[in-house]
Amino acid sequence: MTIDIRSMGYVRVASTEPEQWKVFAGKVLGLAEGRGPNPDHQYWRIDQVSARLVVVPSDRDQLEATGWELADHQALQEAREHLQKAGVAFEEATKEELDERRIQEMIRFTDPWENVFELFHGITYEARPIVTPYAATFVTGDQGMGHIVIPVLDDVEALRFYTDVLGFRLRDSMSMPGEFVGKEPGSKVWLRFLGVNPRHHSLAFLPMPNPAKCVHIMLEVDQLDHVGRALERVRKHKAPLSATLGRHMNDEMVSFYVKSPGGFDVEFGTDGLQVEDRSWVARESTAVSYWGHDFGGGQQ
Ligand SMILES: Cc1ccc(O)c(O)c1CC[C@@H]1C(=O)CC[C@]2(C)C(=O)CC[C@@H]12
Ligand SMILES: [Fe+2]
Repeated sequence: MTIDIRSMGYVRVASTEPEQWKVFAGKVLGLAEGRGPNPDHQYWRIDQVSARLVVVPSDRDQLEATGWELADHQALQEAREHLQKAGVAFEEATKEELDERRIQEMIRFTDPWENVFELFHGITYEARPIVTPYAATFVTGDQGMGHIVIPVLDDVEALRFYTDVLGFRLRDSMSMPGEFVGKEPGSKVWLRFLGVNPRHHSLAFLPMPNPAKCVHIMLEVDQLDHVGRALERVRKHKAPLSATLGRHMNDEMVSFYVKSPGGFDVEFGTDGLQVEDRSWVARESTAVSYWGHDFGGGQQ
């Protein structure tokens, strides 16, 4: 038995620059403004769910938490029992935390590198259809909000923790030279791409410290034209492009990366691969991308 996470549900970001986030989320990414209980927080929608990205004013810029959706109370109860057996300490959400997130039940724990995981069920969804500012449709549903890449310090222990303890399935791997992350020359470190639903990966990790506690989050739209339009808005608002347009090998997604006011990147893509656990076999990709995704010299 393990934990039955169904998808990435929400992302919460602590920000010293909420006004910059307003422009970035609304005008650059084209997310829809939602409403929520705290007038100081920004609640951003990409689908029926009341809030997928929440920006919380703070004295630091850091990923606050990622919310992972479970089916119901029974599934969350089994998760509690599983975490207990695995020796992972967790806490119960307070009434205020549940109201803020508009969810029915939630527990919180950290992985061994202080990444905050919230497991929840019962999120609210809106009657009013979503209308995004630039008419993009985001790909969510059973694939969840998108994916996130988080920093870890030990790629071996991270793979064990996320698969054995949290129930993620390994979908792809990619090695990098250890020098890249300050390890001895000739050594290898692993990036692992893990999934819980048809989305090729919902969680990936990079074995390198990161002050934002997030390497990037990825949002997917249903048409290449919406990626192209978003790229034009990146230029218009002079948001820093972190990587040029490209197509990844492992999930075949066509995307670009833009730096958010939080210091981490947002990957904005389309045409991501969907997989089935019953037929999928984990692989090792030999490059980041088939073409594009210039993380260094991409001139703006
Ligand atoms: C390799 C890859 C496959 C699918 C993805 O969705 C995806 O984001 C990546 C790239 C992961 C990663 C990154 O985001 C930060 C910069 C990284 C570490 C590199 O320099 C190579 C791989 C990159
Ligand atoms: Fe990504």
